[in-house]
Amino acid sequence: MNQVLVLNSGSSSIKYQLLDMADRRRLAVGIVERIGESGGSAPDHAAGMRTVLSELEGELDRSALAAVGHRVVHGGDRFRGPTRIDDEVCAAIKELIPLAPLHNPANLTLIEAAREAFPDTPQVAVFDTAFHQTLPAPAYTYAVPAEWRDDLGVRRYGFHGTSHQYVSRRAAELLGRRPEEVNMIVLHLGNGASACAVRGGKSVDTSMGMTPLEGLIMGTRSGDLDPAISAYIARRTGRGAEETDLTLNKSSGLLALGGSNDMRDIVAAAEKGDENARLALDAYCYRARKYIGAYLAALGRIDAVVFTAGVGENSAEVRAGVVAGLDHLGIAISPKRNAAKSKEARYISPYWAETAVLVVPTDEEIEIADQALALIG
Ligand SMILES: Nc1ncnc2c1ncn2[C@@H]1O[C@H](COP(=O)(O)OP(=O)(O)O)[C@@H](O)[C@H]1O
Ligand SMILES: CC(=O)OP(=O)(O)O
Ligand SMILES: [Mg+2]
Repeated sequence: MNQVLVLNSGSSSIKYQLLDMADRRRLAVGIVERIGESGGSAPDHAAGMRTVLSELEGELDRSALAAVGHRVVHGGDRFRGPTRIDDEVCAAIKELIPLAPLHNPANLTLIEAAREAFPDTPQVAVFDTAFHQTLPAPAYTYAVPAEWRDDLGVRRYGFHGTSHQYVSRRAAELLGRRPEEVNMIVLHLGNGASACAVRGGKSVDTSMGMTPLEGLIMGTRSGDLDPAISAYIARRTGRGAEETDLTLNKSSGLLALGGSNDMRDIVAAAEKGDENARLALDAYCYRARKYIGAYLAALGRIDAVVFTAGVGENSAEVRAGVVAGLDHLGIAISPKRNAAKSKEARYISPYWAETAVLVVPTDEEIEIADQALALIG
């Protein structure tokens, strides 16, 4: 019994991995994409899950399956760690749907399908929000009326916690230090993107807020903006709150500024002289740099700045753009180290820099599998 199936469902995709935890080997890896879109391979997440199960046919040995680990995006302030799933936990995840309408319904559909497919296997939820439950009140509090905070759950929760947790631990290893000894700023730059201030292995601030919309510029999400903009757009155009929310989540960010949500397209176009793409790239890097400044102030002292996820791991241009001009703070990169292609965790700062700048590939799936196994013992 040493296999774990990890299901990581986004709003329009299901990523899965079957892992043999005895030797930490991937037995199967796959993705069902563009769920619900025309031309996509599955009309909804339930159908997507049937595709996953049929793809796993042959690889999956039910008698060896110790657990199914689920990524669940929103755990509110109720879930502080990995949690064995039962009817009550499902009900709680359902209650949190208003806080994560694009993510939690998909997570629940997968949980239900997996409970049905593997009724005798423990199912474990690993929440994006859990790692950020250590945020102190001044960091998670929005300055809004008590009724919003007390009755409606309005506060900063933070996301990508599983990635920030895994990456910050790996970064400490690379530094040759114990996690309790180091302060760092982790930049998870994927399709969604967030920054996290980590003090002694614990999250003390993060850029995503009540929902995954706040903070950095992302593929299709605006990140930070003046909260008055929604009402202004409503007054000027008659568009309702739902439509504006969808626009800010799905049609903003790099896509709105530079014409593509894929950073590879943006960098290529910017290098060819496309001014919109140049602005998208510069605004993206500038926003991330501002968060480095803010979290440096929050942490007081940092040992490392760490880049991870699709953009952070692969784009030397973005990494260089983000830390540009921070030499006076002891944060700099070596152009040669930054340009080197590698899939390994590595230093990209020059030998003389006071602060390490690292690239650490994230692995949310192995972290979910480890946490699931640790929980069920
Ligand atoms: N070589 C690269 N240069 C720039 N961006 C890249 C590169 N490779 C991948 N990416 C970016 O990584 C993003 C996906 O990151 P990932 O962490 O896999 O996202 P998610 O888990 O949210 O789907 C893509 O949108 C793409 O823009
Ligand atoms: C929570 C979140 O933003 O996740 P993703 O980056 O996978 O969209
Ligand atoms: Mg991701």
